[in-house]
Amino acid sequence: MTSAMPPVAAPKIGARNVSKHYPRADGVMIALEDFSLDVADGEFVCIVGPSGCGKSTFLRMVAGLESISQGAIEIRPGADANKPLNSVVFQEYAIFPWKTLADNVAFGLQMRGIGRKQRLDTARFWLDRVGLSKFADYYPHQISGGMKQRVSIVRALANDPEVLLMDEPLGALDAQTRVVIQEELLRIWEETRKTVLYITHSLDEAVLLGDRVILMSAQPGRHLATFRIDLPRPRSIATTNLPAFAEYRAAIWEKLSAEVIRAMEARP
Ligand SMILES: Nc1ncnc2c1ncn2[C@@H]1O[C@H](COP(=O)(O)OP(=O)(O)OP(=O)(O)O)[C@@H](O)[C@H]1O
Repeated sequence: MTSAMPPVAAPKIGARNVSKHYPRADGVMIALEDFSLDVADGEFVCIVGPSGCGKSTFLRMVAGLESISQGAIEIRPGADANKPLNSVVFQEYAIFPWKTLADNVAFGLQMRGIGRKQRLDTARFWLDRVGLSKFADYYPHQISGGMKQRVSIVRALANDPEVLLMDEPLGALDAQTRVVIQEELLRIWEETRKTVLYITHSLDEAVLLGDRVILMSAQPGRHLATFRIDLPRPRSIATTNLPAFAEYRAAIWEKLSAEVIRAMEARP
């Protein structure tokens, strides 16, 4: 474990001394304070922290969906200027109910002016990666929550963004579906080596997926600790049986639980 984060050479995501202030009737609420994070190209970084510590706020700022009060965040562009800098997957399935699954997955490509045949081929490729090619012509109301979230994930990947930003993407799913999609994510990440920033409440998920786990403090969110997860890859659900997995989880929980208790005690 390290408490200071060593700089990453030429980071794909670079966040420097970022703060976020929200106006309140009685003054200003500091959601995030002086938070810095470098994510290397091809790295999978998970962020965990007590509820309300500013994880989603930070991810939304990286995505450009939220203004930055202080500091700066940069996503380094790649060689192909046509590629989007980021795609975001939220907990809520953000798919269009009036479009088929294939058209949902192809939507970002359509927005970029890619021809129908090419975008539908790409959509079918990605639906196949998550076992949904049979359902390409279905509409979202005809499929389960787990299938909808798979569609959201592959829709983001079909855009081939420079970085993939995921905010508790499996949080609404039942435990078994969650495990299945975790394994799919691991497999897809092995193949694509995308740069991923991933927010989760689940320590198991963070340790299973991440190259690094960043622990944030209770509000105002600050960097509390970084855990480098040196578990062998490729990983699968069997990785959770390794003694080292339990050791990582226990070490993170020891720090996180102290922070959760501190946050609870600070509330009125
Ligand atoms: N648009 C907003 N206006 C005012 N306050 C906000 C806004 N968005 C978030 N906040 C506040 O900022 C703080 C951080 O919220 P955020 O959703 O980023 O936390 P989080 O760590 O993602 O929480 P959780 O784990 O519960 O999802 C919270 O106190 C929240 O109430």
